[in-house]
Amino acid sequence: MSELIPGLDDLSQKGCIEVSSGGSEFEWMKFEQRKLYTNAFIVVDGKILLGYKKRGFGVHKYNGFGGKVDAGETSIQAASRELMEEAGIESSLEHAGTFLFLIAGVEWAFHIDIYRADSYTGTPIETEEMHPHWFRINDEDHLDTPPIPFDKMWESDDLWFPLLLKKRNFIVRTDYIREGERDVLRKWCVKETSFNAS
Ligand SMILES: Nc1nc2c([nH]c(=O)n2[C@H]2C[C@H](O)[C@@H](COP(=O)(O)OP(=O)(O)OP(=O)(O)O)O2)c(=O)[nH]1
Repeated sequence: MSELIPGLDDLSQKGCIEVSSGGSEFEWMKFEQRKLYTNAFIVVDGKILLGYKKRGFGVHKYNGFGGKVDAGETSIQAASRELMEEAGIESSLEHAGTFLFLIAGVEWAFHIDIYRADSYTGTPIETEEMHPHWFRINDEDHLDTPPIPFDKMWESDDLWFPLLLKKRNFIVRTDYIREGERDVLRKWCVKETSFNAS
């Protein structure tokens, strides 16, 4: 039985398989409040849609589409709204994972619901916040499409992307510190919560 990740529901961790962890020499960071966020990934025909963030938090990184859950909204409503606002598309989203993200200097924890979908309607468009691009998810197909740019994403994303792409559900916690201009991963744990591959 692996260590329980503080800040994430204990019950959802029962019977989970730990996929990756690190930074055991450090304590998990303390936090007083959490804010709810979403992040949505579209994976169709061997390609994933990511947005290049043009401004704000995580600027110049590639990511799914998402942001804060507004008052009065459910998480999935927020995820659908953000997908439309940031990429101009609609999709039927499924919950994929729960992610607790901390970064030194921000006093709240980001509680991020991660969604995925294998279809969408509309045409992805560049918006004020994001520029959408497709990436291939393996090296067998679509060699004319670039591979997922992990070197331009949050450092820990390559730890849980394989689960997202295999349609396995997961929980993640990552604690980052800031070193100058860089966000550096200090402690993390990734667990798979579902074992029924579809
Ligand atoms: N892939 C990935 N995404 C992350 C990490 N950490 C993190 O906050 N995110 C996501 C969650 C959100 O989708 C987004 C942060 O929200 P945001 O900065 O775009 O939200 P915002 O305040 O601009 O909100 P909004 O105006 O769009 O509502 O970044 C991470 O380590 N990896």
